[in-house]
Amino acid sequence: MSQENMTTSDPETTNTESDQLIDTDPGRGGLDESSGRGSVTSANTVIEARNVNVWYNDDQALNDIDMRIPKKQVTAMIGPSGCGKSTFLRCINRMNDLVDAARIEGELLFNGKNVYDSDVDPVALRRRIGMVFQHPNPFPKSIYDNVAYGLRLQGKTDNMDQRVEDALKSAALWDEVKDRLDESGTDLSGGQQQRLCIARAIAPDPEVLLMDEPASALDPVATSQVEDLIADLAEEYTVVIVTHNMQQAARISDKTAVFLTGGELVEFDDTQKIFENPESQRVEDYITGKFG
Ligand SMILES: Nc1ncnc2c1ncn2[C@@H]1O[C@H](COP(=O)(O)OP(=O)(O)OP(=O)(O)O)[C@@H](O)[C@H]1O
Repeated sequence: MSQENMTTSDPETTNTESDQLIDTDPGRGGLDESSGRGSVTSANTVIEARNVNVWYNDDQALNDIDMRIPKKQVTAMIGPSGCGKSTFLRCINRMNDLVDAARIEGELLFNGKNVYDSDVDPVALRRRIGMVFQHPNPFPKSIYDNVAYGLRLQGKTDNMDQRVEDALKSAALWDEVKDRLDESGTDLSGGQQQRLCIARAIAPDPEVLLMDEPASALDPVATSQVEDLIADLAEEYTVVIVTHNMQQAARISDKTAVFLTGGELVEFDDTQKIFENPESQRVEDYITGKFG
């Protein structure tokens, strides 16, 4: 199965075990403004990478990544093709476990707990850290069942109609589909399919949503709808988005991480600072289109 065909509610990546594997103690206190922390305090950190290195066989894809991702904000990851953005995203909910060639060293903490600890169930983790892919990939099922599927697998069958409605409303899709919930999800437009995938990802009530170029396959109108939705989602969820589109990162994110060739995180800071006054000359050159 390709990675693009997997979501948190995919039958092959979901089970019914407890979600309680991840504790909620963020641990350490104090403000740290070193580059990977972008003035994110430990108190509002949800995800923290510490010295994360990733290889695919002998090729290094990420080089010593330190980064703190803040709660209920949109964090964008930008950088030229092949610099490791998607790899980093997929490490956060252990999607890279499914790639035989991938090997990770370092720590990736979710609410203070290393997601690579042996007692962490990756399937339960993926319910807490949902994922949306570049190409909309609804199941060949009804709109209703696309959203209900993961809930049923978790045994959350009470108030199902309400749960489905709530998820579709949160994904800004309810008004367009409320009279056709029995129709196939694959019959929706591309933009609607992507919002359906977002509804499916948020139905199990995750804390974090990872989005890998969620609008790059959509037309401008659908892109704008998904961008608006992402801003709304950040009121409830922590959103981490990979995008090739720098204008999009500037429009929708609070924090921006710039990865450059060699799998290096060169700068991480408030989005406005990155785009208006970056510290690094390499970042400025990238932002201003001198390479990329
Ligand atoms: N499954 C894989 N097997 C082997 N190498 C991989 C695999 N996935 C990614 N890589 C390699 O790891 C490096 C980083 O890839 P990654 O997809 O994370 O970069 P990216 O910044 O997201 O790129 P893009 O913007 O083009 O999607 C690249 O050299 C890529 O070829």
